[in-house]
Amino acid sequence: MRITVTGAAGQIGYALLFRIASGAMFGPNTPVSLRLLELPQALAAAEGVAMELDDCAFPLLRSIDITDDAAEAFDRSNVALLVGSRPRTAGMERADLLSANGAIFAPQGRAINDNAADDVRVLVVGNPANTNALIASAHAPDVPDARFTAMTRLDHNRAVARLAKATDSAVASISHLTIWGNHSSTQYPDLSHVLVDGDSIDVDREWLESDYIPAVANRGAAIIAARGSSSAASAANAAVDHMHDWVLGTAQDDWTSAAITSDGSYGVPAGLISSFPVTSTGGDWQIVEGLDIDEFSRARIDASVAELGEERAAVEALGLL
Ligand SMILES: NC(=O)c1ccc[n+]([C@@H]2O[C@H](COP(=O)([O-])OP(=O)(O)OC[C@H]3O[C@@H](n4cnc5c(N)ncnc54)[C@H](O)[C@@H]3O)[C@@H](O)[C@H]2O)c1
Ligand SMILES: O=C(O)C[C@H](O)C(=O)O
Repeated sequence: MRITVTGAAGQIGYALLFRIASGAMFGPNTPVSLRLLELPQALAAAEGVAMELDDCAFPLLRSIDITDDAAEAFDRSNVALLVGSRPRTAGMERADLLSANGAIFAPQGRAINDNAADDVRVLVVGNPANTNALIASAHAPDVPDARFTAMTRLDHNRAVARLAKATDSAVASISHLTIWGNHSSTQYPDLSHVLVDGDSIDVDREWLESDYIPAVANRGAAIIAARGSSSAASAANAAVDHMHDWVLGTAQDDWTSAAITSDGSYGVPAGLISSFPVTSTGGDWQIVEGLDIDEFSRARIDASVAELGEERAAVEALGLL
């Protein structure tokens, strides 16, 4: 498996590469070759990470290549993990952020289109993840839209862990939870279909609205406040989970959450990259269809999807789509 990681010398890269090389992403029988894409000024740091990877003597790790050239980095890639992006800095407007990221994700989309393997699967982690994925996909016309995804698995995992604590149950006993919409504070963690140990639960509306939903949706900001920098190990872990489930399949009798290109399901405009309840079989994500969406959920899904629509309009106006 040829795996390209962008932003490889960053915080998430440092947590992610060792998990991939250990076999956590694709299992103990799949050798991996890593391609690290970095900015020229971070190549030396990437070399240091590669030295540490060597020093782990991972049996599955076949090779490590480091480059600042996207065509080289994505050459025959089966998996592209787009982590490097331009973070928001003080005083930066959303349009500035989208424009700065357009300058990264448009060329990377083209490089994937022109160089990656026919089966390439792309996960965008770098924020704003959904819209960065949309930009990359728009610049890769020969790669099916279904191969471009954005990460909401960290939100999903956070939501599962918080519910497990609130219900005093094991993480493994929670199933059928969904993150809808954007990987932002408008996301909607939906407990309507959740089962705990196979049984549905009564959810207190006041707790849901004033505690649970805002805590999950703002967890990223809480980590930044506590750690002084954004989630790294948990983000890397979520990327491992996302790719593992995409390629090897989701657990039976459950679903997970991933941001994938909408086919119009659940009223999400076709073409937006939005988080849905999904399963994966045969290496393809499928949206779980036919769920009842009550009025409470409808309003929250619509609000997050409206934000995605605004981001799409903003990047369209910038000529990035
Ligand atoms: N989707 C999620 O759930 C989630 C969770 C946590 C963090 N994030 C996002 O992930 C991104 C990375 O986070 P981090 O903590 O690793 O940041 P970081 O600043 O530690 O590392 C980013 C790295 O990307 C590199 N980079 C920047 N532009 C690049 C380009 N064009 N090509 C290649 N490399 C490039 C930088 O040199 C840097 O080494 C951020 O946008 C962060 O907001 C997303
Ligand atoms: O919230 C952030 O800005 C960082 C990241 O997207 C996260 O969810 O931890």
